[in-house]
Amino acid sequence: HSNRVMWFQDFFPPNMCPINAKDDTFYGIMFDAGSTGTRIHIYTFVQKSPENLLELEGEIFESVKPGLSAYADQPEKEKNMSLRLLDMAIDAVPPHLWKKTPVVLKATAGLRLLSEEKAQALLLEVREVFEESPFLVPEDSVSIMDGSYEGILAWITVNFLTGQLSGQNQHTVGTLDLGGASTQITFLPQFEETLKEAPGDFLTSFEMFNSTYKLYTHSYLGFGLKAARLAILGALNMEAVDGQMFRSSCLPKHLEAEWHFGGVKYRYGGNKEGETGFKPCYLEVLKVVKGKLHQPTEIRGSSFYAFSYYYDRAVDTNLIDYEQGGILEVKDFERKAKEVCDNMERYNSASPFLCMDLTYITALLKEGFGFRDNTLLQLTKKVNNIETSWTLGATFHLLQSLGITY
Ligand SMILES: Nc1ccn([C@@H]2O[C@H](COP(=O)(O)OP(=O)(O)O)[C@@H](O)[C@H]2O)c(=O)n1
Ligand SMILES: [Ca+2]
Repeated sequence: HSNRVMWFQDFFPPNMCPINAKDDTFYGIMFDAGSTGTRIHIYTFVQKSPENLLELEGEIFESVKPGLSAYADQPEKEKNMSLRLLDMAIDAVPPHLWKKTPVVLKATAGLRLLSEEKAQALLLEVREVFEESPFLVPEDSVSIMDGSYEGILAWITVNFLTGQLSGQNQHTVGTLDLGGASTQITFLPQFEETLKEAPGDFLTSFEMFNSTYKLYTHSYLGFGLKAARLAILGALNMEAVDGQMFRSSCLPKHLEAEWHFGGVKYRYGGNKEGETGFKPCYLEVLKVVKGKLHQPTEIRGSSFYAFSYYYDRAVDTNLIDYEQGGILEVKDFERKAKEVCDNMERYNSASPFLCMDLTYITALLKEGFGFRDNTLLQLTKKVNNIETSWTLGATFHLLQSLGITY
């Protein structure tokens, strides 16, 4: 209990502090089972009346690694992890509200890539933990989320947090999410042409806060940063990798190492004999990206919010500050990719994949989505201290569907 008081008082002046809880305060617990980690988000909301937009008072956030899919062959071990995270919610939510507080887990691309049987076994373990908790467990509380929702809900989160979903002048911003196993692009089309040229399943109508938004969104499975590494190495979707060595010009020449992803062990290394550096690497990466993604013309000149691995790699290479984030142009990623790839020995210590990752991000933005060199990217991890994640949008949607909010 004392922890919770401290946490809130860090963010709110005492007279606003939700500890002096009013009747209109409520909570929502959302788990994000991503391909590289599992996270819990405990949100506190206030809604003064049906006419008012829901107010978000705060978020408690914690994450653990590795992701759920790493337990594919030992689902019972997963239990400890969900229990540990759920304990945080027990501490954070006042006991008299436990029964009214919904808890939900949504898994993303890591589980989409597993076999149905393994994925369901993992989800079952989590469901058991939830059922034994004192919280409200809605029907279908543990599931794999559809990729189109992942993009839409992240878009809702960012535009809610930046104040674009309330009031008259809504200037919404598009969002780019680069996960471990999949990547999402979402925006509100301004041009009729975009609606006409988009593949049918890239357009989704979505109702939230009494407005209907017709969004362009798509989740590309296998185009997350880590899945892309495997694709570039030629190791994606290989059933048996039996100690095979995968080499790339995007890796340090003399490197030989092992890497675990999605419960599989891969051996990889540099082009001992052949070329290394940005040019050969870019050509390798292009094979994975070119012609594989839909390019909506209207986004070429616009600006986007970008987070997850876009953010992490920009931080790793000092393009932005970890706390502040920042605004970059697409060409900043290219400049950095060249710098890292053509001086690989120097950057080796950070991550052997840094050159490959930056080159992939560059190619994904330019050749994949078709952005211009000078397209602006607003790199953001938090807005007003709240994580820019699909989880907030998902919690709004959940509360709405349970009739807890309007
Ligand atoms: N709340 C969160 C969740 C993930 N992430 C980032 O998202 C990336 C990993 O994506 P993920 O594990 O969710 O993978 P997917 O299942 O989305 O493909 C890493 O760069 C994380 O740092 C984040 O920045 N904030
Ligand atoms: Ca994610």
